[in-house]
Amino acid sequence: MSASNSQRGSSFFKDDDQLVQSPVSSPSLQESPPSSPTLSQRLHNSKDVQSPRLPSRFLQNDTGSTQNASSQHADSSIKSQNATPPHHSTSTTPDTSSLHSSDSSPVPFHLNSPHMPKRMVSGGYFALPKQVSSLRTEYRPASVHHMPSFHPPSDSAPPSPLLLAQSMKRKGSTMSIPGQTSSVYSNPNSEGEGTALEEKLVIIMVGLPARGKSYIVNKLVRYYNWLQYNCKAFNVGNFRRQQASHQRDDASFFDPSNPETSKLREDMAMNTLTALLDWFENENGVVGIFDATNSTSSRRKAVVEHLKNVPYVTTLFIESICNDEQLIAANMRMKLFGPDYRNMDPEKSLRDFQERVRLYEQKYEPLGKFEEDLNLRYIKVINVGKKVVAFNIRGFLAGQAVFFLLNFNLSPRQIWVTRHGESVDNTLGRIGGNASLTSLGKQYGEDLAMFIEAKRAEFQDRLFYDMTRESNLMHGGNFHERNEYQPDFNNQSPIEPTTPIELDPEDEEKIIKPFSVWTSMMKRSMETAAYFDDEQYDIKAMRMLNEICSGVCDQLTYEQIENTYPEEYEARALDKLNYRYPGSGGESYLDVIYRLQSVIVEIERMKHHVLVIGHRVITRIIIAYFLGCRREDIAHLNVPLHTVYCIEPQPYGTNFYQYNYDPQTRTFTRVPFHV
Ligand SMILES: Nc1ncnc2c1ncn2[C@@H]1O[C@H](COP(=O)(O)OP(=O)(O)O)[C@@H](O)[C@H]1O
Ligand SMILES: O=P(O)(O)OC[C@H]1O[C@@](CO)(OP(=O)(O)O)[C@@H](O)[C@@H]1O
Repeated sequence: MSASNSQRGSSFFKDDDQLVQSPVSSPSLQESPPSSPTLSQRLHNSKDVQSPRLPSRFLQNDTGSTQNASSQHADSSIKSQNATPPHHSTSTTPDTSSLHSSDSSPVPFHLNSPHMPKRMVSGGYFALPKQVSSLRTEYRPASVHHMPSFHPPSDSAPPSPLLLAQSMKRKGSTMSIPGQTSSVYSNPNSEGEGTALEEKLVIIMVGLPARGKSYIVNKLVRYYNWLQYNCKAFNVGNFRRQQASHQRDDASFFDPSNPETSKLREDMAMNTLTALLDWFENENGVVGIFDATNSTSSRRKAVVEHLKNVPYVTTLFIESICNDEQLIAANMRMKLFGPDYRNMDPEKSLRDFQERVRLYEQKYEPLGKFEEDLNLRYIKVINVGKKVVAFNIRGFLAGQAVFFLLNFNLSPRQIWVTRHGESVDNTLGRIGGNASLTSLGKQYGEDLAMFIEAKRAEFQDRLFYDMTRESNLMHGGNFHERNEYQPDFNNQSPIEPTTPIELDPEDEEKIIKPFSVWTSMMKRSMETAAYFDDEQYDIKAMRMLNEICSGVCDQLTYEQIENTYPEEYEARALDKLNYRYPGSGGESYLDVIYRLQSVIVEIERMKHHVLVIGHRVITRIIIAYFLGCRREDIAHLNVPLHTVYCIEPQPYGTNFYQYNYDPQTRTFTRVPFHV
């Protein structure tokens, strides 16, 4: 990964929006040149500098209150919709003079600017969920004022963003992780008021159609939400299809030489971006992903223009590039099952989509000099991460995207998750501890090993079948062939291959895959794995997979906890996700989520199969990640003992299967997936 950092002074707006390089340095940038007025001088002379012109949604009305964002915002979007599009220079390199805003740092506002939005003055802009800590002495159950709030919990006026920007310069500002970090304030009052301003991230996708942009977006949305950052995708194609007259646009709609449809497409894109900003405003969004081709510098310039006045928003461009013709062809065929072509003639649809791509290719400008001159952050993902180029990546949230994009792949494989077999403590209803398995628990482990062996062979046959079909397709096979491989999911014995398999080494590696078995370092988990052949499986114990630590409640039953620590019992029932057990090592679900982050990323990185033999909390959190569960559901998923879950990542989503174990017949039966 190549990355380069360049420093640049931030900019200040004059009344006619002419930008001048201002001496003001934002927290992370170089000091201003000596000749320019310093920040304090500027503050002193603030009367002579016009405040930045803010989008109407941030402006106070005559009554001094901040107008309703949505109505204001609607006005501004109407204005922008009807406004003449920003002047696009005729030269190939767009005119960037109006763009040198410091997207990477907050646009400082004046203390006494008449345009200072009341909200910005009256309270912390983006309050983060307070760390709900139930230390021994007191526990404050998570309640509404602890939850992320866009508006301050108090009406008193905290320091304005400018002072905060100054203090961030002195103190600096680093990652804020829900449930893991909590900023320290000397003045206890300030905690409610000037809650540290947390960045909001707009991810802007770039790439030709069928380059996996939406696929990447869906994975990032799932990953950020699992980490408890409110993340949502805004797809321009979906926005287009919501308009009755654009549900099935053919390739001509995407012809860049057609000024009418080109303007329509630009308006649809900007309205989708406005919807993203509304979501920031009204639903306390933290990471908004703008999913479109954004395939020209002029479009990207318009996007940056649209965002440059929004406080505390940073941008990250993610471009997906693919020159693997076989993969592109496969992607295009996938599109035929999508909303634009569903139930239409495949051959005709394929030709139309190929024409659409050709039209985009005419004007496609990959990320590069234009973005680098503006110091914009970007990641180029080339051929599904075979090569990744990152430029000027800063900020915790952007770094999370890079980390994730370095570690995902498309290889078909299975991810199995189960709890350990029944333990002695399970029979006693005691939580935590480090008990061994009961005889039933051992029987489960033994039968689990045989079941997984059978499913491993079955998947291998399925892969071979699919590969054969794919190669037929690539070599003129009949696309209409629909007889998908229909495995017998309840088959207990490995299926003998029907014909001898002659594979070249590369194909063999894709089909005959290694298989990892991961356990925690607790006896009940490791004993369950004891029946797997370590010649055939890569068996590994991981402390990260240990069950949640219940601190002083360890080895108690829930009834004993309710009787001994009634407040704790009630507090946990109120908010299992944030609640942290008191006592040495006590954990919350959020603590375990962050403990499992490296495990999840490793599972995403792997191209082969894995079985995780965990615990109830571990199983819930891993399944919640792949299901994309809502925050409030994670800690309540129903994951009984002796149940195995199979997760199969797919090009357009994820397949889930559930198998229940019957100790009488010693078999596993597939049941409708339900957690
Ligand atoms: N980084 C990538 N490069 C190329 N293809 C990818 C990538 N990631 C996912 N895919 C494939 O792209 C297909 C989905 O394409 P999609 O996300 O709809 O493309 P786009 O949104 O760019 O039009 C899936 O079949 C998936 O396997
Ligand atoms: O979050 P809850 O629902 O309490 O479940 C966690 C509990 O589940 C248990 C059930 O006993 O896990 P485990 O799967 O290891 O048996 C306890 O060890 C653990 O404290």
